[in-house]
Amino acid sequence: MFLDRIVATKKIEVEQLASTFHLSEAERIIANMPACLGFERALSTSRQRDMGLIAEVKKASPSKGLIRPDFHPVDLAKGYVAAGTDCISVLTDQNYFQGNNAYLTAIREAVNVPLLRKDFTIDERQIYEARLIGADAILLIAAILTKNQLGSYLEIAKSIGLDVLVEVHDRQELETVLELGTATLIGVNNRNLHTFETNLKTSEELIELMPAGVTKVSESGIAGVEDMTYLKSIGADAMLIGEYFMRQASVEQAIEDLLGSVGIGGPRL
Ligand SMILES: O=P(O)(O)OC[C@@H](O)[C@@H](O)c1c[nH]c2ccccc12
Repeated sequence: MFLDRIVATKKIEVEQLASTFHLSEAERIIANMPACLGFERALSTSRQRDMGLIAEVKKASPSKGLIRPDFHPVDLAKGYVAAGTDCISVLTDQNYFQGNNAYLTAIREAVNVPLLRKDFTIDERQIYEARLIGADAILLIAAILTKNQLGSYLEIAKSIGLDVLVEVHDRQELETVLELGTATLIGVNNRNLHTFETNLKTSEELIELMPAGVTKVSESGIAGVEDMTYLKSIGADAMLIGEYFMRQASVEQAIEDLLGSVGIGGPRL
């Protein structure tokens, strides 16, 4: 499975990170940093729309290869914000997604919406790193973490002001996450990790099992107004879209079209 390969590579990266990382120094710097922007809050209560949007800055992926050859992360982020996205997700994994920590930091300096650091977190040092490079939230993928890791990483993230999007792919992962009782923002990845295919029914199946009070996000394979309308009908609070925007000449126009479509652009019910 491709996740195993990514995790193997990530372990090597984390060893490198470990050789330069000092917890006390990280904590000292973080203590002097401005507070994070509320990622989860931007997707729920303070919003004006009835469907939250996380727009992703994504150059390439293992399943699709190069998605956007003419890739200018800061321009893309500015376009997303101008068109009214609530939050931005930035891929920082280099090996498989051609992302970079520097993209996130540059975007942080250019825009004022909450940023998700999209990477494969398998070690607590990466959580501090995310905060240091300018993230407001991190992703924790249930498929690659034990229940104990999930619990303790959630706690660490919160202790340094980061929100956490916990990603699940199936019922079992969701049950584990719900048992922890501390995840308030949960994303369903519609991509099957074995076949790479996306199926929005995965969101339908899992969102139904989430209690009230959880902010429910649908991720991957969302490609237009019809998909968004369907996700709204099954109770999703927000959606995470990458490839669909990356393939449009103007991401700004694409978001405007999506958010301005009938019944979505209006006030939250
Ligand atoms: O490009 P898409 O199909 O719109 O998907 C975006 C996002 O959901 C996807 O990039 C993603 C979801 N979970 C991940 C975990 C790691 C890397 C990437 C992802």
